[in-house]
Amino acid sequence: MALAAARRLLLHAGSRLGRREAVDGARRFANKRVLVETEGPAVMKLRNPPVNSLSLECLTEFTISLEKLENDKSIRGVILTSECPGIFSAGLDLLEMYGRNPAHYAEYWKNVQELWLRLYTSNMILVSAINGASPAGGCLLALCCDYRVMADNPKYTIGLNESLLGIVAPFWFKDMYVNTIGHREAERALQLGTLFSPAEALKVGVVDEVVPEDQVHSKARSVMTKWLAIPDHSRQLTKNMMRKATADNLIKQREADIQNFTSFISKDSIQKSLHMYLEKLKQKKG
Ligand SMILES: CCCCCCCCCC/C=C/CC(=O)SCCNC(=O)CCNC(=O)[C@H](O)C(C)(C)COP(=O)(O)OP(=O)(O)OC[C@H]1O[C@@H](n2cnc3c(N)ncnc32)[C@H](O)[C@@H]1OP(=O)(O)O
Repeated sequence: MALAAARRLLLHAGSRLGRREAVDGARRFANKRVLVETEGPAVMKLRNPPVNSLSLECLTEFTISLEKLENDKSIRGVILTSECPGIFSAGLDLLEMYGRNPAHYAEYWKNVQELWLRLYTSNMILVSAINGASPAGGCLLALCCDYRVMADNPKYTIGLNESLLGIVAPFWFKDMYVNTIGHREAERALQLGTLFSPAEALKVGVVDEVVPEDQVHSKARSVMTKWLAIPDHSRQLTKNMMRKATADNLIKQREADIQNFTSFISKDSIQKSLHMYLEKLKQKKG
């Protein structure tokens, strides 16, 4: 209920902002954590500092922004990137999965599923300009895209590292990984929780291209231009043919997946693992 109300408020605020900024001549709209520019190729920038973690609020704003773009028939493609220096996205917000109650976990997971389904099955062309670290849910966002360009900086890593946290990537994360890099590579990378450097990610196929850091955005734009030259109807039908079975696999068991997540994440042993991981992140500083 609370989330539905927040969603209505955000949609309302979003459209107000959209109108005001359009009058200023800059075609863009923004929520607090997501900025969307629609001048030229549309660009969606995550800005949830310090690490673009996907909190419930951030997920909601992201989903709403995507919905607005999908509803604008003049927009055929979106570049997904980050405004936080050195970070694409740190993935799901660990604080949404730690020390909360089952109802919260269920609500959070429903929103994770919702964003994934929208992104993965989007009719728009999605290109990610990966300009920073992209572990776990950050990698998931990138994997939803039709093409991934990553900055050539060995400090940035990408991959589904869930097993390093003592948690398990859900079957639909796994399915998408398999679709992208093949069964053997996915099996190994998932068990080891591998975080790939840009060069390794390119080699294994997690990303499609690695370019110097200052060229990530221009490359993403030129990729978008190429993809925009393809007729929408044939490209969309082809995308749907490639992705539908994977999305349907989750759609037919959404409720069971929410139940699985809620009972898994509520376990004492899993909460303990998350606690240790969060402590490790804190100690990194000291
Ligand atoms: C068999 C049954 C199966 C059932 C299904 C169960 C399914 C469960 C699966 C759940 C899926 C989860 C997917 C995820 O996405 S989990 C999140 C994984 N993310 C990570 O591991 C990233 C962790 N973060 C980092 O590695 C680094 O922070 C960074 C992104 C490389 C950036 O490093 P940097 O040095 O710049 O910054 P700091 O590390 O100092 O971080 C700054 C502060 O941000 C906090 N932080 C970092 N990441 C997160 C996060 N993901 N969520 C929340 N908060 C985060 C960090 O603690 C610092 O906070 P502080 O300033 O308060 O200390």
